[in-house]
Amino acid sequence: MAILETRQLNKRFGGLHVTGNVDFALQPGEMHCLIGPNGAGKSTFFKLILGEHLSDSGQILYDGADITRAKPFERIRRGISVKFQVPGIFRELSTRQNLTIALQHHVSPQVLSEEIDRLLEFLKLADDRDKQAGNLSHGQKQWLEIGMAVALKPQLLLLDEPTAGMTPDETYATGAMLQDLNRAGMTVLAVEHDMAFVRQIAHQVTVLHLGKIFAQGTIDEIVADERVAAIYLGESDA
Ligand SMILES: Nc1ncnc2c1ncn2[C@@H]1O[C@H](COP(=O)(O)OP(=O)(O)OP(=O)(O)O)[C@@H](O)[C@H]1O
Repeated sequence: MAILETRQLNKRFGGLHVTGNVDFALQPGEMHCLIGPNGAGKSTFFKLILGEHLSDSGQILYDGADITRAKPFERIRRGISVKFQVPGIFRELSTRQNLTIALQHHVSPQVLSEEIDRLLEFLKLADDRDKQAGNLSHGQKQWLEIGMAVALKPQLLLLDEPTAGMTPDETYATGAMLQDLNRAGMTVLAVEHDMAFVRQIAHQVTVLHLGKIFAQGTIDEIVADERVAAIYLGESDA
């Protein structure tokens, strides 16, 4: 059974059909990337999954339950977590304090410190544990935010352009981190433009175009699909 499924999902903004009859299924343990030209409706689709927008029609199922109208916090409680593009970290606090906030109400005081150290190590932030988060590099801030998103060990992690603005080395390290999380059982759905990253992590790729699923397959199938190349070329003509 799919961990996440949308059935005939629709969202309009005025006359704009931003999500058009989207039937999408994500299998447990999958790493899946969502790509598509600017304005294709990727962010809107994410926000529908998270409950930040409500769909006009259609269904969203998570782990077999209908969450179409569920509040965002209910979806988080069910095991969905998200990392947005803009870091939501506390800039004035240290790296360690940020992770403490993410974890403190969810793990017992006896293991809190150990869990934080483990996360710091995993995020390659151990040497910067006491640095103000606002002074971390761009890539490190993104990792800290990934850490905060995965602190509660969600079943499904959504990432909106996780490697935007990163160097190629940071991008690769981010992919490796996500693969580690995936090996530990986390399902991953990422909106991403960086095709090297998509090639590194994605088992499956979905191309959105004009709010609809335009193509689906492995990265090799997508790259070889001339229709997909054409919609990206269309974008540069615009
Ligand atoms: N709240 C809103 N009200 C009105 N129109 C919106 C709203 N949110 C998004 N749109 C429009 O819906 C379309 C799809 O936007 P969306 O941000 O989902 O695309 P995207 O694929 O994520 O694009 P990008 O890659 O540029 O982030 C765009 O034309 C956008 O202007």
